[in-house]
Amino acid sequence: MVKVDEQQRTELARLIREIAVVHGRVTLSSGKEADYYVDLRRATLHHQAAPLIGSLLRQLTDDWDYVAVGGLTLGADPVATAMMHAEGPALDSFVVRKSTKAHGMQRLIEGPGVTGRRVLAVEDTSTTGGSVLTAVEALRAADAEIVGVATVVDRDTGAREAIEAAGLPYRSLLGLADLGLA
Ligand SMILES: O=P(O)(O)OC[C@H]1O[C@H](OP(=O)(O)OP(=O)(O)O)[C@H](O)[C@@H]1O
Ligand SMILES: O=C(O)c1cc(=O)[nH]c(=O)[nH]1
Repeated sequence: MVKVDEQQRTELARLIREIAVVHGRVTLSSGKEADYYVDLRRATLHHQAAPLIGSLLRQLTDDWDYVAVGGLTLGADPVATAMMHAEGPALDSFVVRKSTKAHGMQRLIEGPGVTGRRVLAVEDTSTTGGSVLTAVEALRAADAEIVGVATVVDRDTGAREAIEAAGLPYRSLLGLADLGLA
């Protein structure tokens, strides 16, 4: 079982509760409705929370061997950048676009390149897992070797099952109980 620094994890949970948990009726990316939203961008783009996210996700995936990290834009982007800048072995990042760029290099996956490389797919919040699985599909089409999926907050609404059904291991840093939402 991989261990992360509990003091850092507790501090991140406290910050996310304070700055990113929003109560109220909301429509989610999947079209489903919910009574709360974890607006993770408020944390992944926060000066104190972002370095914690980078460090903790590296710790959470310490036993996985990968050289690049990224996921579907926009939620995954600051997560991957935080990991790239966190202490540890050299790590590239990449961005999977929602559609191929129509001009320039016309790429779907931006960055130094993922073909034939071991990569980690990340996400800020996982609800159905649909977004990160879109990234997984693009990475597989590009012949990247995906070692697993990691997310900051898991809402416990089927993402794990969907990702594992796609043949990938899945880990999350924080769950609903950590955020006072269980
Ligand atoms: O597990 P899922 O059901 O896919 O839901 C989670 C996704 O929803 C949010 O992104 P959103 O679709 O709102 O788009 P954005 O990243 O462009 O803000 C979030 O950043 C995740 O990517
Ligand atoms: O499912 C989503 O769209 C979603 C849920 C959530 O809590 N946070 C988020 O950014 N997206």
